[in-house]
Amino acid sequence: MSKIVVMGAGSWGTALALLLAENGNEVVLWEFFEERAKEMQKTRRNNYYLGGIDLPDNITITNKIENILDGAEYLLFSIPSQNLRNAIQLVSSQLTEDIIIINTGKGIEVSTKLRLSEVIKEEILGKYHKNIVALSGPTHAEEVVKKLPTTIVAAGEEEKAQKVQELFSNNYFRVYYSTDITGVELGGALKNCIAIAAGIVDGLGYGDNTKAAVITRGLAEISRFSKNFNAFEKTFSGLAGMGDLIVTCTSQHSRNRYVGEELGKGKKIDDILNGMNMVAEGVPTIKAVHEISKDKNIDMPIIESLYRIIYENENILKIAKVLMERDLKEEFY
Ligand SMILES: NC(=O)C1=CN([C@@H]2O[C@H](COP(=O)(O)OP(=O)(O)OC[C@H]3O[C@@H](n4cnc5c(N)ncnc54)[C@H](O)[C@@H]3O)[C@@H](O)[C@H]2O)C=CC1
Ligand SMILES: O=C(CO)COP(=O)(O)O
Repeated sequence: MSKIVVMGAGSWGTALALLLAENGNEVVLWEFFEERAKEMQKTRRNNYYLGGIDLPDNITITNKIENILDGAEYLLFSIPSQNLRNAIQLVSSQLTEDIIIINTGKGIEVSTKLRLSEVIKEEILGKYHKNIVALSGPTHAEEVVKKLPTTIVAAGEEEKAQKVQELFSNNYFRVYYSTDITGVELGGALKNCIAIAAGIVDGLGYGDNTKAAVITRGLAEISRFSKNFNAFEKTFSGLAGMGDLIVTCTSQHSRNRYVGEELGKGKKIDDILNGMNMVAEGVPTIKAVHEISKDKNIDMPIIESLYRIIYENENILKIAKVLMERDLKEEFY
């Protein structure tokens, strides 16, 4: 039995806390918003995100940070990418070299263009950075809490990634490990952007051919982008690449696909985001990836199109036409 501190009691943090508690661990679930933490303490449920599920006794809910890491073996972050730095700053002074840091968020920090393990590394001043493991794959919280068979990949230094693999695995949650933290993080971050494009296809009422085109050419863009950062090519045919891309582009649960669908139906981005109580990571990540691809001269036509729709308010049908009428080229280049 290990003590695990989970920071972020959104849908994903809560689902993972439930899973870790079921695996026999002592879990401390930290919520940023005091009122929500109080509500969860009172009802022993997370009615804000995952109503109807009782939190077992081996999950302690808190909003307090003092001494939170005392006796902890693992510190897990499940925080929206643009807020992650803030969360790390709250606990970084309590970290010790024997605590494994697990990040489950998916995105790129816009202000620095850093991957999330790089944000963590920066905040802990490079100390213990070998302890950082990224946990990513096709895993909607809504299905994990129903214990539907799910797979995921833990990526980091081999020994640490294997410890995380052991910690989470059970008969409905199967964890693979990888040493390609860069590829796993980029796969998780970029698939959210492509899922917005897939949602636009749904919102416009286009067909299955179009959806398959977006997924496949989206994967080509993700691989092309990631090659510039020395990610392993094979990672993108795996769970954190193709696996997560498929689930996010097709799932009724996906927040990113939903944003795209509403855009395709003609809604304005600000109205869509204001009407949601959950984070759509693809929106800020499109900005970061667009800027990086311009800097590094990487051809990213889908990302470019999304950027123009979301950040420059360009007409979707006009952009779709431009995408289809580009110069013809070889499939793999
Ligand atoms: N929801 C899901 O099914 C999955 C989500 N993810 C990823 O996990 C991350 C979290 O996702 P959700 O749980 O859906 O997010 P969420 O929008 O529900 O927020 C999670 C938590 O972040 C914390 N938070 C919010 N603002 C903060 C701030 N300014 N400073 C510190 N903490 C703050 C709060 O505790 C909040 O409950 C995202 O990066 C998402 O892409 C990954 C896999 C599945
Ligand atoms: O990362 C996820 C599933 O693996 C969640 O995707 P959404 O944020 O689009 O719901």
